[in-house]
Amino acid sequence: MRRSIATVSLSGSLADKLTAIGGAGFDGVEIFENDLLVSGLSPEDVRRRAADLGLAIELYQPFRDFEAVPPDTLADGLRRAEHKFAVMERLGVTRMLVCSSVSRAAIDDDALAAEQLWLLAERAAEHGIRIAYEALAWGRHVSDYFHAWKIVRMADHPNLGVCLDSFHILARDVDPYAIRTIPGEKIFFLQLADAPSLPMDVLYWSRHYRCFPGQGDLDVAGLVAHVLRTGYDGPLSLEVFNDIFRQAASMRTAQDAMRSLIALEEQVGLRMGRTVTSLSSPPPPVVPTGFAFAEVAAPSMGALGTLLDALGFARTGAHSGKPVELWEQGAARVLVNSGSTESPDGPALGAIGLESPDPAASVKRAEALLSPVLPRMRGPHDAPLDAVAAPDGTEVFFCRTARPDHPSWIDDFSEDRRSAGSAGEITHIDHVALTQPWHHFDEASLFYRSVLGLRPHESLELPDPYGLMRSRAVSTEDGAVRVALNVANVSAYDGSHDLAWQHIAFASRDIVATARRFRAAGASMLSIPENYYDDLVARYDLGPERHRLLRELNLLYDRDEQGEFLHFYTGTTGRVFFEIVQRIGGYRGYGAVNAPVRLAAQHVRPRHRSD
Ligand SMILES: O=C(O)c1ccc(O)c(O)c1
Ligand SMILES: [Mg+2]
Repeated sequence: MRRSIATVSLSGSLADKLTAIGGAGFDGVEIFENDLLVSGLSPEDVRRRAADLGLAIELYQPFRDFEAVPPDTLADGLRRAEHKFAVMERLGVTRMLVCSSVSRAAIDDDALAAEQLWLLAERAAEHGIRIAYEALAWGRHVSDYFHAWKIVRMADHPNLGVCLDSFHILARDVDPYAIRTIPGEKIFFLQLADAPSLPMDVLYWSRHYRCFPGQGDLDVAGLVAHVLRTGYDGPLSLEVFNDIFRQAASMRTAQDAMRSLIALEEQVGLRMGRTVTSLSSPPPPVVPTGFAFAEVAAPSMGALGTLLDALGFARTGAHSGKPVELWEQGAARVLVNSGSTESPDGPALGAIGLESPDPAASVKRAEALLSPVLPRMRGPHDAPLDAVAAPDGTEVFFCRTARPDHPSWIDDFSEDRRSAGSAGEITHIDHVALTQPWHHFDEASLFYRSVLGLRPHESLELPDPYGLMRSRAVSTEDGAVRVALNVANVSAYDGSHDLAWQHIAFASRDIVATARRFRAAGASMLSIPENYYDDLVARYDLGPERHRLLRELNLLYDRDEQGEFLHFYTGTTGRVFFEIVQRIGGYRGYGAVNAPVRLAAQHVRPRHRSD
């Protein structure tokens, strides 16, 4: 299928947008009128640039408030249209989007709307232009696609068809199934956008929170499958109004848009049983089966070693060719890399290793979805180990640890494994939590979903003393790999490192023993206020002994229908801290209810708010 994107989806000047769109490999572009109006480029310049970049100009949009108006207003509408047709001829574009009227002057009369759209199509035909009529979800009288189709059918003009926009259809919960009854050749254009489910006014939601398919909660793939069943063979065109994409680097957004389309086409293909061969079908995701390791870049061991030691980890090996130490406890492994470029903030989580059933296939999948594969600095005897960069720069390695069928990264570490299997209770890495740059949050969730095949969980907003933290977890079905993505919701945090924390959560089979061991070693534990425990007594009747224990050991508590969750936090070194968790029964969450307490406790140092 041809791939297209509307200029409104990206940041920058029209010239910047075209360059980014061409660079990301799109076939076409929708010119959003305002981008042209504010540009110094003439329509001829735009036409030439697009052609040089290999981009077809697929659509000119939007033309507003035209149909179902009194006669004098109609004359003005036709006059406006003639001017736009002239601009379109200069641009070399033959399709114009007309959105349903939002004007108070519009009359609720389908026959009148059809009659006037017929006139418009007749004029357009003289210029070789076709009109695609789109129902805006907030249109005054026409707000759903089937109503727009009814009017188009009444008008019955070869140059008049409908434009379907996934947002307007799915946001209003209109059943997309009836799309199948529209003849494919009468669907003149298809616009695609996703959105997170947010209970808000639909116009505001559309103008600020649209995102690329796969980044939100709408079933865009299901809608596209209905459209393709009609025989529609126009482009799949992304049209996203998003406050963050308007500010972010356009090249990167365009690439992310392309990744979204590739993943979307794959989803559509799966829905349709791959009957449409023009849809891309990247190699399937290789779902990881666990964490192999987490790597902390730390210029010196210092506090990090103290924390690991107090948690019961043992240093079990050193890399044969690099300044990297291996620390282990059970199947939890931490690499401490003192050779990487020093972060100004001290220790930082630089990489995660994921157990993959087929590392080579994991890399192929990542490449097909446009993730940068990292060059490897590999010694002659090192096991092959491939990695890709996640959007926040975290390196994601694909591993097969100590399996007979595959060389293992762990063999690159010298045998200093006398203390392996130490006495501690920690069994494995439960999850990692990565703070995302605010303008890469949607990109990150699409990366983990599409490249690694993880499932998104609910989006949460968590109060921090100085703002709101947005959080969304992604995980494998069985919970073997869980990643919590966090972002500070307020741009006032920009430049503040306080919230750029990352943490590694270890699972303990006996968190009380781990907490006691940690405390006995004199290591720093995050202290939880008494008020939290007073409230906990009110919320849950756990018996006096258990409440006393939680309070004594700074343990936090949560519960869901499946089970219970106990957790505590270590102090922070650089950007990194550790969490110890114990899941009892089938508890599936991350203790999000306790995050505000944790965030407040981590902010005990007074902050100067004047910066
Ligand atoms: O928000 C709008 O006005 C608007 C304009 C054109 C579109 O195609 C659309 O979906 C929305
Ligand atoms: Mg639209």
